[in-house]
Amino acid sequence: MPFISVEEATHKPYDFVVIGGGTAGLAAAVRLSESPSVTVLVLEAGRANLDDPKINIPGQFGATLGDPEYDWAFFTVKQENVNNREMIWSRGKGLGGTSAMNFYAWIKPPAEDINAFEQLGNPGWNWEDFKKYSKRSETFHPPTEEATGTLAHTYNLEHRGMSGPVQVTISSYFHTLDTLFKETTVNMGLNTVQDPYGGDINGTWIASANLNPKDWTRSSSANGYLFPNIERPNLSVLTDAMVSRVILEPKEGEQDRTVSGVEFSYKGITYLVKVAKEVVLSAGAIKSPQILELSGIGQPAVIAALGVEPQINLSGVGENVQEHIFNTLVCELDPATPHETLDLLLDPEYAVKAQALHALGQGVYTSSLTSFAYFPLHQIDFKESIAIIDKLEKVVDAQEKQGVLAPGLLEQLRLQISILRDERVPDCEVILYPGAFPGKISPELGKSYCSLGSFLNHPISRGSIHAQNSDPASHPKIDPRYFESDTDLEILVQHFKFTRKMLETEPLKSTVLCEVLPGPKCQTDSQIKEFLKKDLSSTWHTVGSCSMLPRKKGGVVDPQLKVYGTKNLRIADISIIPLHINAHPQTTAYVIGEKVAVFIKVDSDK
Ligand SMILES: Cc1cc2nc3c(=O)[nH]c(=O)nc-3n(C[C@H](O)[C@H](O)[C@H](O)COP(=O)(O)OP(=O)(O)OC[C@H]3O[C@@H](n4cnc5c(N)ncnc54)[C@H](O)[C@@H]3O)c2cc1C
Repeated sequence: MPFISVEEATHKPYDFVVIGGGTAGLAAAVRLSESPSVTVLVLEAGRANLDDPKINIPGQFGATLGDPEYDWAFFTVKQENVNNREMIWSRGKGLGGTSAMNFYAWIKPPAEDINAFEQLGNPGWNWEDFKKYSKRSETFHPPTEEATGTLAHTYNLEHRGMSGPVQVTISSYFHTLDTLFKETTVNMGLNTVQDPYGGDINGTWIASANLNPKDWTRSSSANGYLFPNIERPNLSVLTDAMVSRVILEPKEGEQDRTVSGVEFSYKGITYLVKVAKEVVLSAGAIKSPQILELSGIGQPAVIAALGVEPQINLSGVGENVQEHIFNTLVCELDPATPHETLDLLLDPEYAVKAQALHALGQGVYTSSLTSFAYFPLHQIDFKESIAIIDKLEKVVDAQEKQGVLAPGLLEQLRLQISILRDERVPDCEVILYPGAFPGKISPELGKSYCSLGSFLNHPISRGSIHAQNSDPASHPKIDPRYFESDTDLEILVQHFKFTRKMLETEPLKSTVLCEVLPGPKCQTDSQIKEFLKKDLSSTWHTVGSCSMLPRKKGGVVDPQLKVYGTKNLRIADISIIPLHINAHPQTTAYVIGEKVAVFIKVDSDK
């Protein structure tokens, strides 16, 4: 009987309280409740959003973006290196969290990016371990013969989970542009990857999606993990419950502190739920640091400025923020070579027909994003890439001499430089969106477009996220400090040039009528830089704000995800990722949720 009233949520202590019913949070809660002898309560600030077609029907990318019923719609502070823009950071609100709003790309990171976690001081966080937990979270449904006939999709079942909660498959609907993308990227020298789920994603390949092939609907943490276990008597969920802070027991000597309860508001009234064993904070990379600070955990000066009494001094809370960013190139397609793109959904008649087809498991409403390519920076322009990396290394050397880098950052940057120098490890990502990417241009009815996104996935710039007042409902101050490091902009310029070259390469070339964004007038490096700043978007993949690192190196949690200085507070969301990964992060969020439950079980069995 998981959906409970606020009275039921507060009348007794729970063994485990999970703050945030999102991607990692629900994975953790459901795994913890596998043991019938413990009680688990999930507090989620948003609504339940059950069976909502706006969430569950694919093909309508971005349908919930900016809608306060589904989206926290955070904003950054003005970004001085990006024309002073205040940029929107969407995040899912409601059960499922961001897994209920994302764009379905089911991607596992390159092995080297996960091994980097271990190299930074986190024993046990390596690719072999990641693979095990990631398999546990998915059920892969191999594509139908029809799908493999349309676009060759190869896979290796050894690397796929076959009985996990999230349903994963290859979309049955392929866009004709997908074939052109694949052939064009191969013609530009990229590898064809046979299986991108075994730790090597370097090349061009077809991605799986978190789609349930039974009815071609979204598979999220809500309908994957939670709903099938909805009848568990020991698992309770309260929605519309906005957590403000955790309550720490008074300090006793030098001992680590115990969390005794969680404070939250429900319909304007403040409540407290008592905790018997542990709290798992899974409010996402933007709200988790805010909740820590409102609880008195973080930098004493930041906390005192909120009017809150500092309790645990942790300099890393809200620091080391890293964000994926991207630019989009949009072109209009030649009507002589017709493609059924997502732009057709602008026509209400077409959209109605597509809905009817979805009910039959066909048409664009069954589609996901399919075409992905990852490659090292060297592959764009060897000489330029070496120049960019050498320049970065000189800057880092100077910063080391001046002693201006935050604790632990030097080690991260040295590792990033070695990854950039490694000719096997991909740094860049390009994807195809079969249509005008939402919000980028005003598409004209009757025309078809193709968008190519260039992603910067190993950013050098570091930002911060901090509470700005004592109101838990107000958004924290988000400052990613985009392009604080010139390297990020320089890499994106190279990346843009590579992506643009795709339009000059067959077979894509023959189907492109003209470039719409940025258009032919944008040619010189300085014009390209201006375009990149104007067009830049967040990819909504923030990490690092509660980094898993040694405490002296700015760490907030240890390798078992326990917050330093506490006995029973862990964090399970992507805020703990210490160094960004070259992959869309939902698979990693699930791994984090799976792992925290195991850490807790192991500790309770001691
Ligand atoms: C538009 C968009 C598209 C994306 N597309 C992809 C994609 O295609 N593939 C991919 O891999 N990744 C994608 N991502 C990113 C990915 O989905 C997320 O990184 C991942 O789901 C984050 O998981 P999480 O557990 O860290 O946080 P979340 O899933 O965001 O969970 C946090 C939860 O905590 C709740 N919460 C927050 N504050 C409180 C509070 N005070 N009290 C109670 N509850 C609270 C939130 O409502 C939410 O439910 C996308 C993200 C966005 C925004």
